[in-house]
Amino acid sequence: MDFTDINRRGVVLLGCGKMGSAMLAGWLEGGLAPASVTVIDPAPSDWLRSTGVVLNADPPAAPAVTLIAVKPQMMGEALPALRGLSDTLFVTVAAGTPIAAYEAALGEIRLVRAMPNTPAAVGRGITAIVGNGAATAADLDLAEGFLGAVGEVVRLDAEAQVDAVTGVSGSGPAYVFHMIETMAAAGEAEGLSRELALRLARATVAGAGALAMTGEDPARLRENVTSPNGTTQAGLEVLMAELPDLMARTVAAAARRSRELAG
Ligand SMILES: NC(=O)C1=CN([C@@H]2O[C@H](COP(=O)(O)OP(=O)(O)OC[C@H]3O[C@@H](n4cnc5c(N)ncnc54)[C@H](OP(=O)(O)O)[C@@H]3O)[C@@H](O)[C@H]2O)C=CC1
Ligand SMILES: O=C(O)[C@@H]1CCC=N1
Repeated sequence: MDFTDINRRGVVLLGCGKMGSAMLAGWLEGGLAPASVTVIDPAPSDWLRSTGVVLNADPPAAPAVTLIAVKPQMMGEALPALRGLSDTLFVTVAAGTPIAAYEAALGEIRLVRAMPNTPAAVGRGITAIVGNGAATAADLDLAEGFLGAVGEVVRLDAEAQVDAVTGVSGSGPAYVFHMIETMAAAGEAEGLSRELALRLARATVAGAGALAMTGEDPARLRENVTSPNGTTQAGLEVLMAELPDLMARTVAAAARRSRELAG
């Protein structure tokens, strides 16, 4: 991503907690100039203070991108701070909050609704995007380039898909982290030290993830581990009796909550 124009016009970031920080870390690493970023957040973290971004000052009138990363529950209180901005592309990462809510609060805006995830902090996120009626092809290209600086970007056909995306990839890192936690606990229960079990679980998930990213069918990759009547088969017989239904209910619950947050 070439940040030249963005660095010249500036970026405004409304809310810089876990997700905002994850993305900002990736952008700063990729060449976004700290002095071009104005962050509006009531309690900036020590990390944020250390970056050199501009904190809680009046934002530039026409920043290239205005990123909204507050909780959906705070949206009504937070959005008025952006009312003075013009000629900016709004990008929101909030779960639930529909495009119509931003249009109602901010008027005629160009908006991209995005659903990222926290691996953006290490440049390995995936973000799904969809534009509002006023967003142009150039706006979507800008959003894709900007968000693509911290991982992959996929474009959605319709806003209605965001709830399912949130259930799979927005919330998904937490499912995987919980799998690491539970694999490590199981290893400990089998007699390993906590440190060794965690090291094994972490590296196994990271290595399997890297292998999955080769594009090989995950079912084939699973079969490659599974010797007939071997250890993996014994383990999978337990896991596969439970996981498909459990994962379906997990993703459905997250997607349902996303729809609820829309109000
Ligand atoms: N965390 C994740 O993995 C993902 C989160 N998201 C979305 O990102 C958004 C932020 O989530 P997350 O980063 O986890 O939440 P956080 O609570 O960590 O971050 C929100 C930030 O906004 C600040 N804030 C609160 N009120 C205001 C206000 N009026 N004006 C400006 N800033 C304000 C909060 O400050 P304070 O803490 O002091 O209240 C906090 O620093 C949410 O909408 C969420 O749905 C999307 C994808 C993934
Ligand atoms: O838990 C949440 O609501 C946010 C949205 C996706 C990930 N975290």
